[in-house]
Amino acid sequence: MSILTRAPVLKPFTLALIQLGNIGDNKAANLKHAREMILRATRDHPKKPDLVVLPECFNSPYGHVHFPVYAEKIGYTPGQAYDVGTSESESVKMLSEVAKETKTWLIGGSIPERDTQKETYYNTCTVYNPQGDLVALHRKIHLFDIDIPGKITFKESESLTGGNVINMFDTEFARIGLGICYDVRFPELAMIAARKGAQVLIYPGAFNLTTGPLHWELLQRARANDNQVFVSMCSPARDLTAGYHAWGHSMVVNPLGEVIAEADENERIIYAGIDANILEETRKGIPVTTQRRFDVYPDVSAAAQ
Ligand SMILES: O=C(O)CCC(=O)C(=O)O
Repeated sequence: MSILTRAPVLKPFTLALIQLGNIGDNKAANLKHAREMILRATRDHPKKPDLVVLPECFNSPYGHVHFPVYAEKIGYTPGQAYDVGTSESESVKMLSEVAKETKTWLIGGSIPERDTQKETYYNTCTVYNPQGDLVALHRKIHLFDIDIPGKITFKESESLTGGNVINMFDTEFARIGLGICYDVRFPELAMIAARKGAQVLIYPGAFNLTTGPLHWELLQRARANDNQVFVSMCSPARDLTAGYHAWGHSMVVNPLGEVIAEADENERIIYAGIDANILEETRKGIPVTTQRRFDVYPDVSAAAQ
């Protein structure tokens, strides 16, 4: 867990999701396009967003064969200062610079990360404050290994290792819990982050044309309703010429479980006003957060200590 202090009070803020298109095999072009879209997201809205989010795997094609090829060494240690200036990661440098330039919090989707000491690879999300500091890093915990015959077989564990830390970070407007894509299927992760004070859970993701229509919205609404928090997933745009066909439909769900913003499948920037009152009213009206019977399920309680 990366923070232990009392959560900041949730304040209203504007969230922008960039459903990035044109993610091809040229990493420099992917980074350039992502940067342009971040600039656009922060300029093209009457209310400048406070937090901008990119999708999963925004700098490389999605697939286990691509991860080692595109992986970058980041070398971040939680709780220790990180010097972006000497970083070996070109993606970290770009994200840091654009966060600073736009003076905006930025969740940099995810990129393949190489750990040179262990020779392992991770699917990694990095987070920047408006000064451009790298302030949090989440390695996808649950790897996307599925096999639905005739539909989709995917095995991230062929090249990736799963992370083993639940990560959150604090801004001046919220405590934000992090996950990546398949992580959303595991209610334990969301529950623990929410019980640790996260009011907003954000998952860069890239569901597909089989599980997207089935579960993309359902899972976000379920996690939001279970925990009475805001939940958001940011996808790449759908590209039927790519090896992996993303579902799109980047989305924001409120603590009542209502979808308050949704993209279609094309490249889009969507915005949502995060209304702090809704969280309070939901928890007051349906007070499950204070009605839990941890005396009956003490193991669950212990997990979130
Ligand atoms: O859970 C799913 O159906 C899709 C997950 C996924 O695409 C991922 O983890 O990258």
